[in-house]
Amino acid sequence: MTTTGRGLQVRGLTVRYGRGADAVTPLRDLDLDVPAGQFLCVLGPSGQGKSTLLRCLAGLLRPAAGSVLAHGVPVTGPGADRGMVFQQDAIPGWLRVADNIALGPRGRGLPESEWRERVSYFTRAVGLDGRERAWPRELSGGMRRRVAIAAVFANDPEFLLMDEPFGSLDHLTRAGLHETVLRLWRETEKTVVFVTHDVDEAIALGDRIVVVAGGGVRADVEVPFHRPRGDELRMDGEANALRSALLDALAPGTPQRPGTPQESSTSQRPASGASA
Ligand SMILES: Nc1ncnc2c1ncn2[C@@H]1O[C@H](COP(=O)(O)OP(=O)(O)OP(=O)(O)O)[C@@H](O)[C@H]1O
Repeated sequence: MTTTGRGLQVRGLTVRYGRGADAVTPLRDLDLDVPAGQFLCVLGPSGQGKSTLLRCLAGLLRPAAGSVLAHGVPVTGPGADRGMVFQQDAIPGWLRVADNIALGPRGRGLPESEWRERVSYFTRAVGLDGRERAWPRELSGGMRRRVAIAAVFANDPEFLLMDEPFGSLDHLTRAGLHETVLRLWRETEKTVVFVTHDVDEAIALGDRIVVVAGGGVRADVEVPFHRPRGDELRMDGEANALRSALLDALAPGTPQRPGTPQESSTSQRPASGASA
């Protein structure tokens, strides 16, 4: 894939929190290209700057040095072209499901017929039809995540920035949400940056996985498996090798790139098929 102006470009990104002896610099001179349409997973140990990177992409945080370009335009603050889904249940509890999903498109001034159509489409797409008038408190944690997913897609951003959105959910609920997000991503052709600390979640979802640690990109690999990537991937030799290499890259003290866990693969193969 080419990166000429499309997608996200991060150049020399340095972020510092605090001053003097208390200063923390989670990101130092980080470079990253995310081609348009890619599903990128950002993996990393706790406290190594994954959320910090995402906040810079969202324009919520001003770096000490470096830049972020979105489709070639410098990011200087939040924008409608970038939608975020946070770790926490961030949907407004005082709005019913449909009003939550309508919030973005209505706020952008879309004609009523259009935003209503969007609400109806994305409510169905995440499996919440029939629950349009429910309050968030009446929903399960997984359903509230579905509202957040529908709301961000309904707002039609170019880039979806997701910060461990399914971290608190059980395996089956998570798998269902993975399927939903991947389907919507395919339909809408968005660019996704998905932060997780879970290697299996990254392998299940990503076209590509970068490991962020030690201030920069410690590893950068393409995931060579066709979707859907079901539980059978857990038994797959190539997937296990990728999993081990990523776990090694997550371990403290692993050197920065070069030395990616595995050569990038350009051809995809079925998740469940044995290697020829
Ligand atoms: N607002 C802040 N003020 C001061 N330090 C911060 C702030 N936000 C993050 N940090 C520090 O920056 C470092 C990176 O934090 P960040 O949240 O980006 O890590 P992370 O990889 O997303 O972690 P986790 O997986 O635990 O969510 C940590 O040392 C954290 O304590």
